[in-house]
Amino acid sequence: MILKRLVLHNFRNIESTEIKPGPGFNILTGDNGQGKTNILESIYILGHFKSFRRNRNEDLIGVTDIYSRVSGEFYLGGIRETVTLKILKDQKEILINDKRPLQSSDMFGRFPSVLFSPEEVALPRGYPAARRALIDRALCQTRPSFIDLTRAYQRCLRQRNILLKEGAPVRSVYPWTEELVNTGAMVRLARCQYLDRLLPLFKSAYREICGDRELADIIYPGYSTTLSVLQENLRSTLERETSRELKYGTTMAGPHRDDPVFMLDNRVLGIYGSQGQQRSFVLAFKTAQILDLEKETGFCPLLLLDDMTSELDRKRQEFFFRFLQQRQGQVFISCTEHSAFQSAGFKCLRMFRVKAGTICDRD
Ligand SMILES: Nc1ncnc2c1ncn2[C@@H]1O[C@H](COP(=O)(O)OP(=O)(O)OP(=O)(O)O)[C@@H](O)[C@H]1O
Repeated sequence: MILKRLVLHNFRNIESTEIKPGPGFNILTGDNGQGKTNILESIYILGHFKSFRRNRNEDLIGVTDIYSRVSGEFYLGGIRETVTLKILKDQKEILINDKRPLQSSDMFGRFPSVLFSPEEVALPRGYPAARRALIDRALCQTRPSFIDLTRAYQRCLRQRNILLKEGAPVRSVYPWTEELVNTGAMVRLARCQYLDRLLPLFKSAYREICGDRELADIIYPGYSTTLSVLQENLRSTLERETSRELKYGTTMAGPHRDDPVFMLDNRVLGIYGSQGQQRSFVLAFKTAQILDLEKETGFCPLLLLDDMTSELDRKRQEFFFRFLQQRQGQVFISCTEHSAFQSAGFKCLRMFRVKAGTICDRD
């Protein structure tokens, strides 16, 4: 899949621009704070319908208008598809091929992209929510219905929490508990099934990056790929937590509180791992995600690499660039120094210069 045209209006510091990327490596260079990440973010939004940064619509809107607009023109096997997002303060209007999408499957997984950003390098050490999001965002690219499932779960969780907070009698909480058990177990099942598919690719990518020395793994708490087992587990945990739930007025267990643990040689990476090992871990995850998407969709996703040169040492960069060259997909890289890419001998290299929100071809 190739993004042939990107049009932005009032998107963060980019007033108005049109970019025609090349089919291979597109390098965005410029000083700090000029708008390079903003461009990668806009491409990411075309496929994920939300940002990878703090997710408030108003942050995405620049100062010259009350809304921003991001449009992309994609080609896959000669077929043209368009997607446009008009971002207002309290809503996003989405058009795919000039029509409003009716369901998640019309949107998600259609223009897939995989991002590697400096923020993600801190994931192994960060909050569980960020690790869950890493898995969920990857998962919904190949299984759009997962979005509907998590929404149903969140709706149920909200209702149940309202009742618990009000101190409602157990019998009125009960129907929501059953609903939570069913949808919660399905969310866990989808995550476990995804990890089942991803982990062999991930482990072998990690070995390739670091040599055969270390064994990387992701342990999902209460892992199972049997729905009834997951339902039973969640039901009995909630039963055990009843008194604490009544005391604190909130749901104490479920996929919204799970902590997927990133492990290296049977130790918790976030505690014991070096910076380099944590970077390799995230890099291996992304590599596996790309391979999985390729297998599931039949084409290479767009790859968005934000300021990667600052995060990866030469050895890891070389691994990843070699891997990307083999994919023959479209790649967008933001960096402050373009010379490294010129000398790397990439095929299909296109350079852009970004300065104060304006973008032009670099000669
Ligand atoms: N809603 C907004 N309206 C106007 N300008 C914004 C908005 N949000 C961010 N900016 C501006 O965008 C710029 C940051 O852009 P971006 O994050 O893309 O920088 P960058 O070129 O990737 O820099 P770095 O190399 O430091 O990562 C800043 O100047 C910031 O003030």
